[in-house]
Amino acid sequence: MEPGPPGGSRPAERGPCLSSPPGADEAASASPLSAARAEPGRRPPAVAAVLPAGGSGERMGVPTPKQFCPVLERPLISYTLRALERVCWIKDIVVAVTGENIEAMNSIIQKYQHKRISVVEAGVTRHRSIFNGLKALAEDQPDSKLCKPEVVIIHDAVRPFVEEDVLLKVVIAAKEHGAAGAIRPLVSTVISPSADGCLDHSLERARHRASEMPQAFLFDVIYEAYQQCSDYDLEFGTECLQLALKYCHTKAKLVEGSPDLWKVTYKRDLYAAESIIKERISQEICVVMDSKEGEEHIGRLLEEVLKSELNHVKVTSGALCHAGGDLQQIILEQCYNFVCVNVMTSDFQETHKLLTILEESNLSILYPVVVVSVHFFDVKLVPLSQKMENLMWIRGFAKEVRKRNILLYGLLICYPQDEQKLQESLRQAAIIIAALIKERNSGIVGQLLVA
Ligand SMILES: Nc1ccn([C@@H]2O[C@H](COP(=O)(O)OP(=O)(O)OP(=O)(O)O)[C@@H](O)[C@H]2O)c(=O)n1
Ligand SMILES: O=P(O)(O)OC[C@@H](O)[C@@H](O)[C@@H](O)CO
Repeated sequence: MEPGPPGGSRPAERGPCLSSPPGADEAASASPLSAARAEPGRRPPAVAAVLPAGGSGERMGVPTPKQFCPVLERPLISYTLRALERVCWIKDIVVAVTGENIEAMNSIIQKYQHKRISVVEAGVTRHRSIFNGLKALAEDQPDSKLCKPEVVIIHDAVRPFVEEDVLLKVVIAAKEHGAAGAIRPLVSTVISPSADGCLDHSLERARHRASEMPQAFLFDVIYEAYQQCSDYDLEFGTECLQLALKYCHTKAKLVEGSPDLWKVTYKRDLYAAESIIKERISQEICVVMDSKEGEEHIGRLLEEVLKSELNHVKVTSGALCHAGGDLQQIILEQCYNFVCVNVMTSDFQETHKLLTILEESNLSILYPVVVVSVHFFDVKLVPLSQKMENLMWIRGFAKEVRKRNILLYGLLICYPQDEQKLQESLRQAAIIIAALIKERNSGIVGQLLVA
């Protein structure tokens, strides 16, 4: 139980509170949201989300509030917005930011093409920020373009790794129980210190859980709770589920969440978030075949070696010919790593064509796209001066496309070689390509590496 106001008293009741969520009985038979959508005539609940993003991030220890700190050169909050936007049944997303950050927030929405986002002013505490978000959704706000949802999700803006399944679980549970929240096993044991700073008692870890986000509520339940909330709770409270219990006698359903629901709080969490994002966008490579007659087989060889060397990575291939038709599909499927194969040519036409397609696709708005321009060249035919010229070209071009968040690297592979030597070169190339994709090191773009 959250501590009551010290010596204070609970404010006079401001009207009856819901003793049980509305329609709890028929809600009990509520089928999953997605199924409800499928059942003819059944109305899935209108769902909105409130993202408190008005904190200062003191524990992060940097001047920029952590929700705006860059991860792979993109603000952390943009990843959370993207995660919620991907869920088509969340109709409105309300973000609460401080007045001084409203302009920055609107710029992020515009730059990363976020949709269905409304921005409200945050409060001086997280609960007050959430309350401001709820007020924006309540119908009793003049000229609001938002409509009151049946269920509202509350999710910290600094928890970027939220998936649709846990959102669906808490929404369905909230529709049935009035409130629901994600929980995780405790990692450390919780202890209660005595006044003299010694151990008073410890809680049995197995019988307790950590309260995480997302949480979801019948809108009327949580809005009523915030309206009845004491100033003490608004000032010092940290748990929305507790407000629903304390002021609306609504016992939240607890939903087991995944390990990725953690909140970015300290600087180490930013590094962890970057590693997770890099890992997720490195799961697929597209080998773009040389479209010249008779040269495709070498691209196939490289594709096979990549598949065998990088067994956790999905390797697909596409051809640039037919105006990149099959490539468009791969880009649409959000592949962020391309290996462009050029055989016995020192020009970069194929790579140039690929980069143009990528730039036109806007694929790199959200995540850095890696392009490795691989050149199989005959060391006896290509003089050093030519290789230096290539190096200058790729450096210049890499600098250009870097502005579009495309990281271009060059890789030279001697060719032809006897079968064994070629296989070894291809294996080395696969290792180099994997490292470039995993690290996405913008410091070495434009370099010509040799396998
Ligand atoms: N007045 C506040 C304080 C916090 N939050 C938001 O609530 C979420 C979780 O809070 P927390 O992790 O504590 O963020 P900060 O308060 O920024 O962190 P710190 O306590 O380290 O300052 C964050 O998205 C934060 O932006 C908010 O909307 N309004
Ligand atoms: O206390 P903080 O503001 O860091 O975190 C706020 C919430 O995320 C935290 O209280 C969760 O346990 C969910 O209630």
